[in-house]
Amino acid sequence: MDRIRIRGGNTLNGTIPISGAKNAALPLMIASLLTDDQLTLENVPHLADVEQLIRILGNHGVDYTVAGKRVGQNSGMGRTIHFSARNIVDTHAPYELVSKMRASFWVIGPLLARMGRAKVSLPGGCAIGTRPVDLFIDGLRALGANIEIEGGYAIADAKAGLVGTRFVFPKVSVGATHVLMMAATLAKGETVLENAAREPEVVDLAKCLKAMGAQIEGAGTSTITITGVSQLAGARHAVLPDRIETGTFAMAVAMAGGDVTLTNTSAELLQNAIGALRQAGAEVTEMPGGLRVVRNGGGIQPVDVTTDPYPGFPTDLQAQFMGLMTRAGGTSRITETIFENRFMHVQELARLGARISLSGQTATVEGVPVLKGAPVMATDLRASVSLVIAGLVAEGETEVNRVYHLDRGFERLEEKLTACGADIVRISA
Ligand SMILES: CC(=O)N[C@H]1[C@@H](OP(=O)(O)OP(=O)(O)OC[C@H]2O[C@@H](n3ccc(=O)[nH]c3=O)[C@H](O)[C@@H]2O)O[C@H](CO)[C@@H](O)[C@@H]1O
Ligand SMILES: C=C(OP(=O)(O)O)C(=O)O
Repeated sequence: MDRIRIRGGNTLNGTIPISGAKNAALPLMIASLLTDDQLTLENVPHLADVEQLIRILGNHGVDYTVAGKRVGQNSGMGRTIHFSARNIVDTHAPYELVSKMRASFWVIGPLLARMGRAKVSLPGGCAIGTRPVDLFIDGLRALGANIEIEGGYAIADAKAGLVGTRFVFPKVSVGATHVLMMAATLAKGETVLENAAREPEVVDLAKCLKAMGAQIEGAGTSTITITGVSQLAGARHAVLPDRIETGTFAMAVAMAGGDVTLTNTSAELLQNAIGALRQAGAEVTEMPGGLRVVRNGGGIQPVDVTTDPYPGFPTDLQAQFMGLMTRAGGTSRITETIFENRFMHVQELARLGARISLSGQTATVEGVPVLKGAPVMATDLRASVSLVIAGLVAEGETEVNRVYHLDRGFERLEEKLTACGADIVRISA
């Protein structure tokens, strides 16, 4: 198993190009199941989750060709991949494939809408809570599907086709919004989704579906209206920049100090987190196509944050912000409201000397003047990168084990940080 070794103490200076968003690329790739035409996605990041989803889609009969590869760290956009689901050969998504990744469960929506049936294993993904699928099931049933949960599978059919409905999400869910929006594009009549997720990735998916011929209004607000059409066509769409990767590097600079410009991205996607970073003492300048983050001297100020659905502070940046707060000149409180078990990084940060106590869903972080390098273990995707952020300032050597978690969602992390002066290497097993 690969490890990452960091020698702390270097500031970060330079430019980091941001990749396409994992959490946008995955639903966009799944949307290829909705049409027998070609869907071309640009700016697709090279990540373990993307490769795994390619395998899952391949199992259903989706062909793909990679048309353009990103070469070298500062070259423009990521890969262009053509997906073609001309022949769906199998509507069964088996446990061995789906259990590795949460988003793979989302194939259930397009398969039901286009094929009238699906048998999909209950999903995996980051171990950050129980992560049930009740909202997907209730929503798809509201669209007219029959669904049984049996032997670890959701077995669904809608032989007469899905039918438009009004569905009110009892809780905001990004994944269930993606799935119901995709399913409703081919349902008969109008579907209204209330209390829908407003995440930029939902807007990106809606943009692509509209380019494919779907009729969708209101994506990005809590009410999305979809008028079903009889079929969708191919399209070309560029994956949204990764706002979580952007926020992660911004926090890394705030932690290590220095002056870094993040390109191929947009500050608009993470206003709340940028506000928190400014309060923490980083200078963040928004610019066309990116942002510049500077912290030259001056300490890190303690800032309280509470995670919330978009446009609130993203749960996917909670661990990284906690990493930053371990070195603040005072005490901060970090409250997690989305996932009930997303504090696995606390005990690993403690190995580096962080002082964090947990009470319910709130972590109290007492900033310390010095962190000291130690071996630590990555427990999930964002937790692992919080350890990297802490390692950038820890005295001596920090070794992050189980970096396969990182590879799920960060493209060439060590290369991007090395280019800005960090002392970080991957040690391949
Ligand atoms: C691949 C992807 O895009 N993953 C993101 C997506 O995950 P994901 O789509 O899985 O997250 P959701 O928005 O669905 O989850 C939000 C909350 O709703 C709950 N819930 C969800 C579905 C359901 O049927 N029942 C239910 O109770 C979840 O357990 C959680 O407590 O949004 C999360 C919240 O921004 C992010 O942290 C993940 O990075
Ligand atoms: C939790 C995440 O991913 P997933 O939903 O795929 O587990 C994440 O991207 O931080």
